[in-house]
Amino acid sequence: MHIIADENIPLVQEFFSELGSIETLPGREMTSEQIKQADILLVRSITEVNAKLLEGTQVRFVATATIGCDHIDQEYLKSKEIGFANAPGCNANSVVEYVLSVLTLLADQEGFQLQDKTIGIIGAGNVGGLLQQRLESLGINVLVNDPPRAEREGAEGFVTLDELLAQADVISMHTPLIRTGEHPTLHLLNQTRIEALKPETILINTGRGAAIDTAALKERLQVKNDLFTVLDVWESEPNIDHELLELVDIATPHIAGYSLDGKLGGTEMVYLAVCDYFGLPVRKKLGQLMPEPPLRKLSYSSRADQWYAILTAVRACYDVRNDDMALRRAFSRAARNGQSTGEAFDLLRRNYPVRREFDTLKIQLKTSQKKIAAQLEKYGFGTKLG
Ligand SMILES: NC(=O)C1=CN([C@@H]2O[C@H](COP(=O)(O)OP(=O)(O)OC[C@H]3O[C@@H](n4cnc5c(N)ncnc54)[C@H](O)[C@@H]3O)[C@@H](O)[C@H]2O)C=CC1
Ligand SMILES: O=C(O)C(=O)[C@H](O)COP(=O)(O)O
Repeated sequence: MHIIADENIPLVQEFFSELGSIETLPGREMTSEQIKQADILLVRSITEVNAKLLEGTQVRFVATATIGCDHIDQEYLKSKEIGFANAPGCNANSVVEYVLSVLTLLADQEGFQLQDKTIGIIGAGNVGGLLQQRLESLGINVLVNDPPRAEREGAEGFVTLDELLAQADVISMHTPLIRTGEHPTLHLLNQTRIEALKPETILINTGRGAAIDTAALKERLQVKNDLFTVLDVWESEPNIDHELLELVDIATPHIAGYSLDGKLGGTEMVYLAVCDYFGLPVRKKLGQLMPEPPLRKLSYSSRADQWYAILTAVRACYDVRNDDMALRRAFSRAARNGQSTGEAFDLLRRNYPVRREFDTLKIQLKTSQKKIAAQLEKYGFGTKLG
C-alpha cells in the first residue's frame, strides 16, 4: 500500500513502514495530483479533505491524527465508501494542562485564589470533561454547558449557555466547530453574548476559533478592553487577525494540544484505526517506539508552601507565556521583514518545541510534605516522598 502523511505527524515511519511505502507532504499544500496514488491518507487539521482533494484518487482510508474533524467532509467519504478515523481524546490532557497553566500563572499574576472563582466550561467532552474533573478535584466551582449531553443525560449538572456566561468568572471553550444542526457552535459567542460578558471575565478558547465572533470580540476589546482573553484558536488560521492579536492577553498558535505525548497518542490511534480497517495485525506500540521520558526531578525545601510548589512545577513543565512571546515575536519579525504572518504561524507549529505532560515530572518531596504532594498529584504531576 502507498501511504501519504502530513509531515507534522510524528513517528509515521516507525508506525507505518511495515504497511507500505510512505510519502510525507506539507499538510496545507496537499493536492489531488500529489495524493493520486495513495491508498491511505493521514492528515492533521490543516488539510481540507473533500471531493476537491479526493476525486480521481485511489484513496481508500483517511485518518486525521487530531480530535477535531471539521476539516473532513465525512458525508463525502461515506458516499464514496472511503474509511475514516480521527483520534478522539489523544491530546485532551495536553489541552487541559494548557488551561491549567493559564489559570495558575494568571492567579499568581493577579493575586487571586482559583478556589474563589467560578469556572464555566462550554463543551464537556474529552477535553472539557477532563478539565471539569481536574478543576473539581482542586476544589474549584465549575459550571458546565453542553446541550447535546444535557439532552442525552438529563439537565442535572448542566446550565444553559446564558446562565454560564452570567455566572462564570472564567469561561473555557471546548466545543468542536459545528456549522449546522440543533446546536451549532459557529459564532456561539456572538455579538450579543460578547457584549453581555461581565467586566473582568477571563475568556479562554482552545476549541475552534470560529466559535467566537472575532469582529465582535475585537470591538468589545477596543471599546471597553475589560476582559482577560486567551486565544489558542483563531478564525481564519493561519492568517489570524493581527489587531485582535494585539488586543488579547495571551495569544498562542493553536498549540494547546501540542504536547509530545498528545501528538504521539494521535499517531498511535490512527495506526490502530488503519490496522483495524484493513484487518492487519497490530505490531507497533507507542511504548516500544518512544522510551519512557527521563524523570525530571524538582525538590523543595521544607519551607516551600503548597502554592509555591504548584507554581514552580507548572512553570517547570509548561509556561504558556513562552508560546505567547514566541507568537508575538514571530509576527512582529514577519511584519518588519514584509513576510507572511500566516507562514510565521505555521512555522511556529511545525517547529514546536518538545512539551512533555505533567505526569512526566516526578517531584521529590519530604515525607512531611504529604499535603503538597497530594495537591500536586491533583494537577497531574508525579511525586515521590522520602
Ligand atoms: N487547541 C487545540 O490544540 C485543540 C483543540 N481541540 C478542539 O476541542 C474540541 C473538543 O475536543 P473534545 O473534547 O475531544 O471533543 P468531544 O467531541 O469529546 O467533546 C465536544 C463536546 O462539545 C459538546 N458540544 C457540541 N455542541 C455544543 C454546543 N453547541 N454547546 C456546548 N457544547 C457542545 C459535545 O456534546 C461534546 O460533549 C475539538 O473538536 C477540537 O476542535 C481539541 C484538541 C486540541
Ligand atoms: O486535535 C485537534 O483538534 C487540534 O486542534 C490539534 O491541536 C490540531 O493540530 P494540527 O492538526 O493543526 O497540527
